[in-house]
Amino acid sequence: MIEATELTKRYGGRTAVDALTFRVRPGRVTGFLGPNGAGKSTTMRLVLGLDTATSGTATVCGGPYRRLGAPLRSVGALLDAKGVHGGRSAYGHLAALAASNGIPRGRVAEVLDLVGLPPATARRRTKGFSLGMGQRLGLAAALIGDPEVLILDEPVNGLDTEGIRWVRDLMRSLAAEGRTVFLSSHLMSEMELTADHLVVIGRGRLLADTPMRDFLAAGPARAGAHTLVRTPEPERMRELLEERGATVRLDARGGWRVVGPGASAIGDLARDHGVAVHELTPELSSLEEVYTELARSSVEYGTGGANGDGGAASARSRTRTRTTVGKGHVR
Ligand SMILES: Nc1ncnc2c1ncn2[C@@H]1O[C@H](COP(=O)(O)OP(=O)(O)OP(=O)(O)O)[C@@H](O)[C@H]1O
Repeated sequence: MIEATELTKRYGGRTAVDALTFRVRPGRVTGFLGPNGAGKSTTMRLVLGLDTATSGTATVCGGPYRRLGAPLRSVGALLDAKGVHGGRSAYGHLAALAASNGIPRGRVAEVLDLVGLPPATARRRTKGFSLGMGQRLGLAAALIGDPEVLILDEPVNGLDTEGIRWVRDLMRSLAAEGRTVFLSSHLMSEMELTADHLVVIGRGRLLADTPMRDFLAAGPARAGAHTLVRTPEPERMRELLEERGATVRLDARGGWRVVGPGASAIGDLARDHGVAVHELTPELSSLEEVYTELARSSVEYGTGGANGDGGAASARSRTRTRTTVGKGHVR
């Protein structure tokens, strides 16, 4: 479990993390979303004790990271895959980590195998590693202590399609084992497939803390939720729908993409007017569509924060932001 309570970090006049309160629970993958500069890396660094909070607290496995007895055995992190001494081999890097954390040396070969770094590659200096290889080494380092909690900043950065799918399966299996998995990514389609739960921030402030399913279902109509309608009488159907205020567009796959009435209302309408319907499919918004809409509206309504004004705009915007609702909802 990771817990942030009123976590705040200011750098001079800039508020990077603004009174963030959320919990990342075990047994599921929690995605951490936010635009560039939203404060994701800073939050992760605060949780990992790599930076000190201005106010508020961050705990992991029940206490502050710095108080963990054998940190790598409790928490595995990947923040910057390039943070490895280039003159060392991958094997040497992992062996040093193991030795300094009381982890048996045999675990090095295990994690190298787990992340798909062959022994010959592992003996080479990391200086010549590709981004993807460096990323696999970073994941090996995060996993070496068989930790209960994983904190990963952009773990699929630089990986090819096969690598991305591999990280997805790995994250899901680690969560299924009951571990806490917290990861950030800008790849929305990938996050949609990987995460069960989302924590979304904007300008350092919490925008949503909600199951993925609910986040997608709560997407406003203009974020992409629609019903796909196929009928042998398209013009008649369109007429009926538009008379009732629906927005009707041609879908790229053929048929009408209808925004407004839901599938059951469209079905009833067709029946009442004797129009045949061959397909009626409600389609949820994609994560990218809902997220983009949320980010847009949060800017419109102002979440304030990381703007270099010492948080004054943040304080102002708090009074302007739409009604915020409790945990488990989109704010
Ligand atoms: N050490 C620092 N000194 C000063 N400002 C910082 C420092 N670290 C982060 N910031 C600022 O804090 C804000 C949040 O940055 P952070 O890197 O946490 O965002 P992020 O959400 O991880 O962004 P990205 O998606 O681009 O990685 C930014 O405005 C950034 O410039």
